[in-house]
Amino acid sequence: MHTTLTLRKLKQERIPIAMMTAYDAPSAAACAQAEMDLLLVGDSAGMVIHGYTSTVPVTVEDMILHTRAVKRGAPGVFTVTDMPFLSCSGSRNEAVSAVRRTIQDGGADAVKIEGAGEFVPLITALTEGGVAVMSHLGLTPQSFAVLGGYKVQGKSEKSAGRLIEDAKQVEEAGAFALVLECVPGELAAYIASILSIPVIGIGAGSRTDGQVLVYHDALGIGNGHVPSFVKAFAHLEPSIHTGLSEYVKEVKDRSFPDASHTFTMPASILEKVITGAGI
Ligand SMILES: Nc1nc(=O)c2c([nH]1)NC[C@@H]1CN(c3ccc(C(=O)N[C@@H](CCC(=O)O)C(=O)O)cc3)CN21
Ligand SMILES: CC(C)C(=O)C(=O)O
Ligand SMILES: [Mg+2]
Repeated sequence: MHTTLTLRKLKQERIPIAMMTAYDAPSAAACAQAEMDLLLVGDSAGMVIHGYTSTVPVTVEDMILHTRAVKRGAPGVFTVTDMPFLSCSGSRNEAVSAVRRTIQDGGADAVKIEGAGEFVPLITALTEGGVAVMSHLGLTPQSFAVLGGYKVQGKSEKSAGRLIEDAKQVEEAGAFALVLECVPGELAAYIASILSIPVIGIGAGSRTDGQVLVYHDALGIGNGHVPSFVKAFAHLEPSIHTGLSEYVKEVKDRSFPDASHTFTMPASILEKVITGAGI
């Protein structure tokens, strides 16, 4: 299993880090088999699994349940769990309690926190307390209402400058890695070049220290709107539709189950049961 140190070593050796979201045991096990470096129990689960239209309704309890399933499926893969909407914005005690539950009850190896600013002192405190914290900057989906949509971030001089300063601050605060979402490739490459910690991109071009994608997006399992930065490395949706339609058809025409999927009993016993001889 990776550690914050071996991940940093991958950056130094210019070996790209492969990260994928996982929300359940079988998908986590499949990622482990593919030698995924890192798993992310993303709050995107709210949209991909639970059918919400944003990540805002997701709770710490939801994240704990998903994290437990993921760790059972892939106990040997370093797993980062998202701290959901507002779970780290109240008092320091509330934030630490939410992080503690995610790690102790969920079994997460690290947590991911969206944003810099007010979260910078929290990242410092958590790191000093022994928690590995991954930061998430650029498009931070929990701030959908403030950002006005899932838009590319850091395109103007002002917002690019702020992003660079935020990235330096979270590294200084002790974050062991940074996710940069939906930022111009040139800017992400620059930020990766000035930080010592690994920068994992999503919609941030090819010159970051690693990539992360949502499991269902990467495997072509449809979930409505798919961001334009997504590449589907398999196309499972058509297979799912074909399989489910075939099941319905075979149930309706009674071709399923056939003899090979049916248990039998000795005719002599059946005879006794039906005639009531055994009662
Ligand atoms: N299935 C899925 N994949 C994701 O990557 C993902 C989620 N869900 N849910 C949580 C967030 C939301 N994300 C999103 C959603 C939409 C765009 C999107 O459509 N962006 C536009 C940018 C348009 C612009 O500013 O020019 C795009 O064209 O990609 C980006 C990230 C990323 N996360
Ligand atoms: C898209 C990644 C970075 C994420 O935060 C999530 O899946 O929730
Ligand atoms: Mg997330």
